[in-house]
Amino acid sequence: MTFKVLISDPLSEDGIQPLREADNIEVDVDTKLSADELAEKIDQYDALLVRSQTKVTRDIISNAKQLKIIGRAGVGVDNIDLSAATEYGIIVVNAPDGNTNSAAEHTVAMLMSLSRKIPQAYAALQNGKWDRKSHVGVELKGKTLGVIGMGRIGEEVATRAKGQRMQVIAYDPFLTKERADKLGVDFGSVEDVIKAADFITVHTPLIKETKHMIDKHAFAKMKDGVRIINCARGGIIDEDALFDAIESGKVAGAALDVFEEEPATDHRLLELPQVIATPHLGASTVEAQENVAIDVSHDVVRYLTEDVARNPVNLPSVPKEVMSKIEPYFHLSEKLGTFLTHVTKGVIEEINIYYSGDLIDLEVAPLTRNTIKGLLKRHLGDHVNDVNASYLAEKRGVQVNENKSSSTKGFTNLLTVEVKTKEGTRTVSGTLLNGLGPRIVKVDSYSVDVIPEGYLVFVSHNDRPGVIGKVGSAFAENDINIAAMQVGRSNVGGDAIMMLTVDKYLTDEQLEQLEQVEEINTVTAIEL
Ligand SMILES: NC(=O)C1=CN([C@@H]2O[C@H](COP(=O)(O)OP(=O)(O)OC[C@H]3O[C@@H](n4cnc5c(N)ncnc54)[C@H](O)[C@@H]3O)[C@@H](O)[C@H]2O)C=CC1
Ligand SMILES: O=C(O)C(=O)COP(=O)(O)O
Repeated sequence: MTFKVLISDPLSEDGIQPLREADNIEVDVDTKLSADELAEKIDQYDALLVRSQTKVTRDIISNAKQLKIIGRAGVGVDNIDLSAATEYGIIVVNAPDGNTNSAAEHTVAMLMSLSRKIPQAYAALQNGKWDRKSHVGVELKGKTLGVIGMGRIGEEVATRAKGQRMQVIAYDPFLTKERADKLGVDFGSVEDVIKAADFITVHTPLIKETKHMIDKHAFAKMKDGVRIINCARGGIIDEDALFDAIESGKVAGAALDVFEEEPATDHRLLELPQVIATPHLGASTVEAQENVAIDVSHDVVRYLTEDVARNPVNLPSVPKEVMSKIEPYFHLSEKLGTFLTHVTKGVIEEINIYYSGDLIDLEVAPLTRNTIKGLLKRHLGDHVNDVNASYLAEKRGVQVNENKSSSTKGFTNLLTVEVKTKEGTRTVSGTLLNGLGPRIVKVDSYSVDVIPEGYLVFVSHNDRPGVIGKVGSAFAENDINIAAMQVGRSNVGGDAIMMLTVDKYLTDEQLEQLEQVEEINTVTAIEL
């Protein structure tokens, strides 16, 4: 099978070599597509690679019938409709590490250009003006830099600012005292930071919580003559409030690499002499572009060929060592889910998954997603995958509970799935037998030993002498070959079950015929 990849923003040619070199991947590069053209073309592709320019909207995603993965060669994914991607089962991956240094260096370049008015002085000189008076700067030494967002880039900027002998005060919801101490920075609330700083730089993602977090109220609390830097995302700072704060003299200057609307060639902030700007160049170094393109290309190849991704954005990433421990249970977890879809009557309202034995210490979220996938796929179709399984369950109001249980029932590992509907509760348990592979070991209260594979028939009947013979004859009369058979009963003469492995999926007619046997209550055909 050949996968088609579309690259719709300029990516480093050296960086995309992993894609070019993959045997089963065909690469198209078209960086001039309009939104409509992309929406029309996208249904031919298995993967889409972008930077920040292409807006991957719901409209485009809904047309992307074969799309499996969107790769962002960079950090910010605010140009991609993540909810739509998740809903359609498309994984989004980014390249979070490759441009950290580049963006941090650009921020420092902006900090220094801002403090020394280098762009303004250069522009004046180009216009033939030897103007030293208007371009007197301020020093960084001894000043306080406020860093909002101490992730990869914020931390690098803070470290470099200390090299300029600045004091650093930072805020990040995940910044602990230990880390702040180790980095030699002060820390406090957003308010503490903006009140104390002479220069403020933001390094958060653009999300609901950070949109316009620097607004007119924030500016009012700042020191007079503060300078602002934004090399993260337009929209973290309210541009109208920034404009007013500069005009009023509260803010002495601003250095902007990013804007709420890009490209921003005709922006009123650019008319202010206190504002210096670059056209979203934070990640634009040869090194960073190669790094991010390599990282994202590898992830696209990995996902298309092995179904694993290192930097998923809309799916929690699972470390390799954890993955290798839980991978053997993937098949079992999905099959238990699929088994239950056949025997459950009514609309699923609740799914309870119990992990015990060896599973108790593992990170089991991927197994939970896999079980849900098994439970939903038969009715919702093949588009259900790891990416959208939990979303689809939640959207249908299905409550999913993940539990760790110490009860192993004698197995070294045990995975039990319980499904509740208005019509009752069904439970199935499975285990991974050392050297023998997965087994279903319990259905409701009945112990069995069945390989969860192929075509099964689940018979509920009354425990009477001769019933097995009758069922066997009924199967023979209906030309159904039995490969294996298991019987379980609750008590002598009471309710009982049979699990048969057969060669073909039973037709409705065959099921009806089998139900004619007096002792049989229900017969269910199962395909795993
Ligand atoms: N101008 C450019 O070309 C580039 C821009 N960026 C942008 O820079 C930003 C930071 O990137 P990274 O450091 O790689 O991301 P990161 O994920 O490592 O760091 C972001 C930090 O922001 C923190 N944060 C989240 N909400 C916050 C809040 N309300 N207040 C304070 N902190 C908050 C997070 O806890 C996290 O530590 C992103 O917006 C990214 O898109 C990244 C690379 C290049
Ligand atoms: O990585 C990021 O978040 C960036 O903003 C870089 O954007 P770009 O890939 O240069 O369009």
